[in-house]
Amino acid sequence: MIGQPLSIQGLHKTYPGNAHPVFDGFSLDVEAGSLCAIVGVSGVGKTTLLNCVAGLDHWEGGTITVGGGPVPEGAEARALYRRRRVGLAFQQPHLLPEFTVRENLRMPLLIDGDGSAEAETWIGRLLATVGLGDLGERLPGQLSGGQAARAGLARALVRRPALWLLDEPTGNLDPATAEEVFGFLLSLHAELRPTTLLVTHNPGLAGRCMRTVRLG
Ligand SMILES: Nc1ncnc2c1ncn2[C@@H]1O[C@H](COP(=O)(O)OP(=O)(O)OP(=O)(O)O)[C@@H](O)[C@H]1O
Repeated sequence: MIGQPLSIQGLHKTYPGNAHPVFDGFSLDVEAGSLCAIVGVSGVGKTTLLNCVAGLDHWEGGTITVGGGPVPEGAEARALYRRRRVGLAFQQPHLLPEFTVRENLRMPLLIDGDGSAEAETWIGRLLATVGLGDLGERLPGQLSGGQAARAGLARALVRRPALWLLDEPTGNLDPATAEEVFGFLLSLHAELRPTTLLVTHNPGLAGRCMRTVRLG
């Protein structure tokens, strides 16, 4: 298992200029390797929570720790934290359009200096797990929405991060395709067991996670 425990204690977060805090002493503990759905009405703070855990946003009070260590301060340390510990995926997969699917997965590893044969084998395994074993040489523009979403999920795991932060990764898909992509998401999670926060507005999908946390 690559997941590590996530602990959020007494989080206080108010956006500059806003009268009301998004979080006013929010706490959450997530076990290593858990798949935790984050639900709640629009504007309650789901994306803000993910952004704080990813070190993409700042907060005024409270602590967020991963594997016992705090999310670091400072832009450089946070960038390194994201590279080493966090896999992010969004509603739009944001694949690099001029590179093939396989190259999109290879890129983060090459940036880390890993162009090894093992890395290629690993990429092949990940692609197979999300049902893209035969589509690695395609460009993102040649994929369906569901296939692109699956590639985005796999790319977010290629560095084997401790945390997998997913912000409505099936949000722009039709229900049947969302269901299919969620099946692959479950396969990836079962294989690697990253500690996962999955923001979703889909109660059916949330119900199939190991745990649901409702904000608000
Ligand atoms: N950069 C920002 N500056 C000021 N306020 C913000 C900013 N980003 C978000 N907010 C506010 O913070 C609150 C939480 O926003 P957030 O995007 O986290 O909600 P959410 O639960 O993810 O919503 P949705 O389900 O619509 O995506 C909202 O009231 C929003 O208007």
